[in-house]
This record gives sequence, C-alpha cells and structure tokens, in this order.
Amino acid sequence: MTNPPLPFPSRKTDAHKGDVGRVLLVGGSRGMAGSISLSSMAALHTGSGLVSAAVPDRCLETVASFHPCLMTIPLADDAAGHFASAAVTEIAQQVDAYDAIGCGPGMGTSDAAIELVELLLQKSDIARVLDADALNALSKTNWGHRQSSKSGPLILTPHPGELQRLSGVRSSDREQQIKAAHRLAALHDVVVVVKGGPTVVVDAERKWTNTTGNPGMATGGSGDVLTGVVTSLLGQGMTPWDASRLGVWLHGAAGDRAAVKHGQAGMTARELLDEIPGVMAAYENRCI
Ligand SMILES: NC(=O)C1=CN([C@@H]2O[C@H](COP(=O)(O)OP(=O)(O)OC[C@H]3O[C@@H](n4cnc5c(N)ncnc54)[C@H](O)[C@@H]3O)[C@@H](O)[C@H]2O)[C@@H](O)CC1
Ligand SMILES: Nc1ncnc2c1ncn2[C@@H]1O[C@H](COP(=O)(O)OP(=O)(O)O)[C@@H](O)[C@H]1O
Ligand SMILES: [Mg+2]
Repeated sequence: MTNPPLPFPSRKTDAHKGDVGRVLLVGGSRGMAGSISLSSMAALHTGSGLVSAAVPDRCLETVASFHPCLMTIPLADDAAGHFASAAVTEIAQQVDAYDAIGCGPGMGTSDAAIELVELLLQKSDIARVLDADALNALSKTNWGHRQSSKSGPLILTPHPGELQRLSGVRSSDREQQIKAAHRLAALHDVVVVVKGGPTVVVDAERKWTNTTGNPGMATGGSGDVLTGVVTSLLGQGMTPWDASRLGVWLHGAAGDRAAVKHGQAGMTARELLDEIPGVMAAYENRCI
C-alpha cells in the first residue's frame, strides 16, 4: 500500500476530547437512517472527540442505536420523516458550537433541506463538508452560477452523478467533469472531491489523484463513510485541502483492507468503516 500523502493528526499527551474536534453530522431520513449513522461512526473512528448527529425526530432512535458514543439531536420533521422547515431555525442556534459540520447523506432535497444548505453556506467561519443530498439541494439553487465568493473552509464530495447535477457535465465524461470541478472550486474558493476509481481532489489550481481504493467500494454507504472521515479530519484542524487528500487516502486504504478480508463482492461499507482504526493505527506516531 502507498503511504498517506501527509501524516495523521497527532495528540498531545494531555489531550482531552474537546481538543480533538467536536463535529456535527446533519442528514438522514426515515428509510435512510443508516447513511448518516455511517458518517457519524466514521467520524468517531477517525478520531473526533465528540460526534453529534442532527437527524429528523422520527429516525433519532434508529440512529442513536447504532453506536453508544454518538450523541443525537432531534430536529423537526414531516410525516414522511424528512426535515421540516422548523429544523432550520433549530439547527441555526446550534451550529456555532462545532469545529466541523458534514451535511447531506440520506437527507432528501425538500425545501427545508435546501434552506439548511443555504444556512450552512453562509457559515463561512465553520469548516463544512457537503455531500449527497446537500449537493443535490445545491443543484436546485443557482449556486454554480452565482457571483464568485469566498466560502471559507468548504469541501464538496460529489460522485459523478451528483457532479453532473451540479455542473451539467455528463457523469461519463471524466475529463470534463474534473474541469468543471476546477471551475466550481475557483468560483467559490472550495475544494471538490471528485469521487470514483480513482478519486481526484481539486481546488482552483491543484489536482491530486488518490492511490488507494478498489471496486469493492462500489456499494451503498461507502461515500457516507467518506463524509464522516473528512469531516472528522477538518474538525481536528486540518485545512480542506489536506483533510480531503488524507481522508480520501484513508478511506481507500480501509476499503483495500476490507477487500482483502471479505472480498470485493462480500465487503460492505460497514466492513470498510471497521478497517479505519487499523489503517490509522499502522501510521500512528510514524513519520512519513
Ligand atoms: N444506508 C443508507 O441509508 C444509504 C443512503 N444513501 C443515500 O441515498 C441518497 C441517494 O444517493 P445515491 O448516490 O444512491 O443516488 P444518486 O441518484 O445520487 O446516484 C446514483 C446515480 O448517480 C450516478 N453515479 C453514481 N456514481 C457514479 C459513478 N461512479 N460513475 C458514474 N455515474 C455514477 C449513476 O447515474 C447512478 O445511478 C443519498 O441521500 C445518499 O446519501 C446512499 O448513500 C446509500 C446508502
Ligand atoms: N471502482 C471504485 N474504485 C475505487 N473507489 C470506488 C469505486 N467505486 C466507488 N468507490 C468509492 O466509493 C465511494 C462511493 O461514494 P458514493 O457513490 O457517494 O456512495 P454512497 O452514496 O452509496 O455512500 C466513493 O468514495 C468512491 O470513490
Ligand atoms: Mg453518496
């Protein structure tokens, strides 16, 4: 396996949970409680000191039951178990308490979801990751065509289908998709993680190609795990560029270990998640 592109964050001897990142994952819905749970568990296993999941009230118990170390925040929802508009006011009062926020897995693209994403876009002093339905919600606005802006620390993690919705460039045209990602990165000063085999990370000028990962990761939930990994690294103080590269490398390396143990067909995102600590342990306190 190749070495990581940069070292993992180290801990001071007297570190406490408040020092190593307080992160929030926002998303989920009735029927997609697993997605935001995978993201939240990935953040826990990547080293965040405190992880909370803000989810529609109707799926709180399901999400909470996945991991005892996870805290959960119930937000207003509709009868179908999607965020209702009151959820936006509720979460607005809480977001400033976090070092990093990841949003989107399993969330749906209701009007409330769109408002929630607009709220997070305005929070330019908080490190944020937008994935899945947060990106689909963004596609329903004119964000990709707005005046250029400084977004603050912000990472987008689209798969080719999501990038097609965001940019209009077909998911089958990898080269043009990467150009479109550069354009979005330049327009709003963000980092874009163009997922796939291999994943490519871009900002306005730079491009980095990952060396880990395998087709066994083509299984529902793999990307949700990546959201939690990258959010966790951001919350531990890494820049968006470094958190994206290291997170993508770690995620792929965990996928490679899962494939060795379970086979590409047999592994699921759950097994990938379980391999994150082993990869990190192999590099703990090691100079690269
Ligand atoms: N356990 C769960 O609750 C899960 C929930 N999920 C959620 O389900 C919702 C829908 O997400 P999906 O990603 O499934 O649906 P999408 O409709 O966003 O993506 C699927 C489509 O995107 C295109 N696409 C995706 N990857 C591609 C690639 N590598 N190359 C070319 N085209 C590609 C394909 O056209 C594919 O049919 C999201 O909210 C997501 O977070 C998924 O993450 C799966 C697991
Ligand atoms: N063939 C592949 N090779 C390497 N990585 C892959 C491959 N297929 C999928 N992946 C990785 O798996 C993840 C899939 O993300 P995504 O499509 O968002 O899944 P989901 O939404 O189901 O969680 C991405 O990180 C992607 O890079
Ligand atoms: Mg996804």
